[in-house]
Amino acid sequence: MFKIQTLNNISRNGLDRLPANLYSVANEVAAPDAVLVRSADMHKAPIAASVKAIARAGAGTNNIPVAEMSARGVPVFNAPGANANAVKELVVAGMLLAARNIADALGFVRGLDASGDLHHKVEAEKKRFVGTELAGKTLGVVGLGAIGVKVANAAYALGMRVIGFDPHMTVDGAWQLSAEVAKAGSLAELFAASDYLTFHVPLNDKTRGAFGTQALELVRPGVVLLNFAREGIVDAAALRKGLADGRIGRYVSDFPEADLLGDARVISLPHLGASTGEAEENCALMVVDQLRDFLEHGNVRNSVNFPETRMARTGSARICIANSNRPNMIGQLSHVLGEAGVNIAQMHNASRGELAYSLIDVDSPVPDSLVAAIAAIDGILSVRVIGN
Ligand SMILES: NC(=O)c1ccc[n+]([C@@H]2O[C@H](COP(=O)([O-])OP(=O)(O)OC[C@H]3O[C@@H](n4cnc5c(N)ncnc54)[C@H](O)[C@@H]3O)[C@@H](O)[C@H]2O)c1
Ligand SMILES: O=C(O)CC[C@@H](O)C(=O)O
Repeated sequence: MFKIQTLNNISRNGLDRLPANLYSVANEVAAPDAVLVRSADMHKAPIAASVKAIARAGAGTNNIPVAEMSARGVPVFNAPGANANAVKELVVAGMLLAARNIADALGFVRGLDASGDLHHKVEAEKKRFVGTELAGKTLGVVGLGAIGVKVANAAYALGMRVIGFDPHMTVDGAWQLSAEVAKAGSLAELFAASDYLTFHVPLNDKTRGAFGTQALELVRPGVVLLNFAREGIVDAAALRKGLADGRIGRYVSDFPEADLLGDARVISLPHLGASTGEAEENCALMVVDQLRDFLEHGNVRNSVNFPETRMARTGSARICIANSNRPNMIGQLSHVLGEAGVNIAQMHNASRGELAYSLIDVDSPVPDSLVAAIAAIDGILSVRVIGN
C-alpha cells in the first residue's frame, strides 16, 4: 500500500485514479511514500525520509526544494502545459481589464444608488472609463513555453503585434508559435518595443527580478506590465518606482502585494491563473498517472530533476537506483549484483546533469543484503526495489 500525502486540494478525478487497494490518500500522513502538491511552500517544513517522489499538480516548482530532493535521489514531477490554456485566458482578460478600465467601471456600477435616474448617471459618468483597444498595440512576451506561446498566438489573433524572447525555446514550442510572432534579438529590444509586457518564465536565480530598474529605463512610458508567472519575477523596488513616475501605466498581477492593494493602477488577482476546473483536472490526471508509473514501475515522465526513463517490465523484480552522474557507477552496480549471484535481465540508464537513474530488471528476488550493498556504494542517492 502506498501512502500519499496531499498538501493542497487536488482534483477528485485525479485522485480517483489511485486505486483504493493500492493507495491511501490523506492530508495528514505519517511516513508518506509520496506528496501531491500545488502551491504549498515545501521549503518551510522538513520532508519525511520516507518520501520517494513529489508530484506538483501544476507547472512551477519553485515551492519545492528541488536541489535537496535531487541530492536525496527523489524525483519531482510536474504537469507541463496542463494549465497553460487557463493562464492564457486570464492573461488575455488581464490585458482587457487594463485596456478598458473594467475593474474601475464595475466598481462604479456596483456603487450606484439604484434610486433615481440610473440611465442618466451611467451616461454622465462613463467618460471616466474610456479605454483603448488592444488591436494595433505591441505585446512583448518573455518566455515562449507552454503559456507564452498560447498568449502570443491569442494576442496576435486579437490584432496585436507580438514580439517574443526566449533563448531556450523548444522545437515543439517553435512549431506551435504563430509565424507572425516576431523574435526579439534581446530583452532590451523587446522592452523598448512593447506597449504590453508579459512574463511567462519560471522563477529561479536567473529570472528573479527579470523586470528590474534596467528594464524600467527601457520600457515605453505607460507600459502595461503583466505578471502571471511569480511575484519575484518583477523587482519590488522597480515596480514601485515605475508606478510612482508613471513609467508603468498599469500592473496586472496574479500575486497581490500588501502595500499596492489600494492602488488603482494595480489590478491584482488571487493567484487564479490555473484555477479552472479543466486545468485542475488536467494537472491532477497528468501527475497522478506519472506518480503511479514511478511508484509501481520506477518509470520517470515529466520530472524536473530526473531524466526521462521508461522500460517495459521483465524479470521478477525491478531495482530503481538514483546516483551521482560520474564514471564507473554502472561498473560497480553490476559487480555488486554479480557478487550476490543476481542476473540482470535488462537494464536502462539515463542521466541528466549531475544525476543518473537506472532501472534494472533481475531474474531473481533481491535480498536486503544486496540493497544494502548497493546503497553503500559511494555516489548512490536512492535505491528501491519493486515487485520483489
Ligand atoms: N498564475 C498561475 O497560476 C500560473 C500557472 C501556471 C504557471 N505559472 C508560472 O508560469 C511559469 C511558466 O509556465 P509554463 O507552463 O509556460 O512553463 P514552461 O516551462 O512551458 O515555459 C517556460 C519558458 O520560459 C523560458 N525561459 C526560462 N528562462 C528564461 C529567461 N531567462 N528568459 C526568457 N525565457 C526563459 C523557457 O525556455 C521556457 O520556454 C511557471 O514556471 C510558473 O511559475 C503560473
Ligand atoms: O495550483 C495552482 O492553483 C497554481 C499553479 C501555478 O502557479 C503553476 O505554477 O502551475
